[in-house]
Amino acid sequence: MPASGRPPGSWQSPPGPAVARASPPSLAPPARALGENLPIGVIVGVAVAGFLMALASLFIVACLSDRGKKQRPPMRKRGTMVVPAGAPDSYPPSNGPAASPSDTNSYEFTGYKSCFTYDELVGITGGFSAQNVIGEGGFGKVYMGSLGDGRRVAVKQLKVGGGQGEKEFRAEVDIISRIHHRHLVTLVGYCVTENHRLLVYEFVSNDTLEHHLHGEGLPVMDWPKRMKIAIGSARGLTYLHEDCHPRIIHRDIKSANILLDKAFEAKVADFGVAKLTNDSMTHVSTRVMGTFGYMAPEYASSGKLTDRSDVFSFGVVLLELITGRKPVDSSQPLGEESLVEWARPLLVDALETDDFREIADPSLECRYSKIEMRRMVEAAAACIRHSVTKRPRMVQVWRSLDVDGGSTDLTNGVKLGHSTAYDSGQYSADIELFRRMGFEDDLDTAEYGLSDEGEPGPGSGRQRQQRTAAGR
Ligand SMILES: Nc1ncnc2c1ncn2[C@@H]1O[C@H](COP(=O)(O)OP(=O)(O)OP(=O)(O)O)[C@@H](O)[C@H]1O
Repeated sequence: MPASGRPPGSWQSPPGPAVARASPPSLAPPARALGENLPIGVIVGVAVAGFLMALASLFIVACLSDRGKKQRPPMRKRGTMVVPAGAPDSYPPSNGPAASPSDTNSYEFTGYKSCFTYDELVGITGGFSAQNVIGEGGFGKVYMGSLGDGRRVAVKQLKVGGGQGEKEFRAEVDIISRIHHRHLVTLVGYCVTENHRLLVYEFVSNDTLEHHLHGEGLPVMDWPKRMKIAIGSARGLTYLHEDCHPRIIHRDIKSANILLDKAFEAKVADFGVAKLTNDSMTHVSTRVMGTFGYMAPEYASSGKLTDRSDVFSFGVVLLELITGRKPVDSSQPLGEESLVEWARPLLVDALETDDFREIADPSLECRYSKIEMRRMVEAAAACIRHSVTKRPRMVQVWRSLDVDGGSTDLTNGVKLGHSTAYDSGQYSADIELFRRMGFEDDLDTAEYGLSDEGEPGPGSGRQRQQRTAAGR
């Protein structure tokens, strides 16, 4: 039997006092159990006070966290974009041409259209401050702003009671909201209140074609850029005329309405005067709007509007690219103030002689592709015909300019290709149609396509030579 006097394997609780006695002696004073020698009332009081303090702490923490939540800007979900209401903190400095997101992908605003509150737009434009004004048009000022995620926008504040009424405003919103194309400025959102009407566009970072062509002290815009802009804006307009349902007539095509990104990619802007047209309608009679110097004669005189009015205006833009002149320039000698009237006979001469020196912008110093110059001159001559029916369609103009099937990307020199799925057979057929419908026919008129009705005439010098050579 063991010393404990129990059989082996049987459980026995450790003898407490025996263990304590076996411990080494401690130098610390012996611990006294909590409450030892304290009256029971004190113990209960302390416990209740502790409980109350814990409750109070919990309450304070809850209040603070709620306040923190309220101080953060409320997030409003818009489709897939979350836009903080008022984002002045993220507003970028207005003094630098930082790369715009729209430079890299003009589609990224797609799906983000939204109805903004006026306060939100106050927030993103720094309270519509003067330093954020980026331009001013006939209808009001344009401000730069920044959305919560840093993307820049152009906020166009329309004068209430100005030229554009609420009806036009809503029509513009309705039109633009349907449009998505790399060569058209995208509408991001809008705001309508009793006293305010605003449109929010993607910000296009490199100013307008007008600025680059006619601005003071700027480097000469080289020919490849001009060609690229002509092709891009023709493509954008073609989209409005041909691919939108119902079709859209812009009505105010001008170089100030062609915005450029950093890569000189053109984006047609300002659909404030655009109207929807039905396919069944041949024209939309409406009050005359547009810009002097660009307006088609029939539109200016009668308000008769067709897609060929845009074609005429686009012809004036092409003339600006070719000549570097403004559509109306009062500093020019008497009789030469109007670009169209000055250029008409020169276009004929240039095409007859294949010599473009008189018509080409002197600041280009003959640095252009003659083939491309010829294409642009032919297109301009056809676009500004008096006869509405003899003007080409925008799709024809675009294809005649982009005849190689793709514009040269100035940034890396690669061909971009047509952005729509026309096969090469269709493309050749269209070019042929273009020749038959437009330019070649007009070579048989006295004025190279500039006569009103296109009556048969003696024809151009080049055509006369060809006919003579062919024995006709
Ligand atoms: N989306 C945009 N991105 C960058 N700048 C813009 C944008 N929209 C307009 N701007 C700038 O604001 C200026 C004024 O634009 P707006 O469209 O109001 O007038 P406009 O087209 O020159 O004239 P109007 O509207 O009278 O025909 C433009 O010339 C351009 O410099």
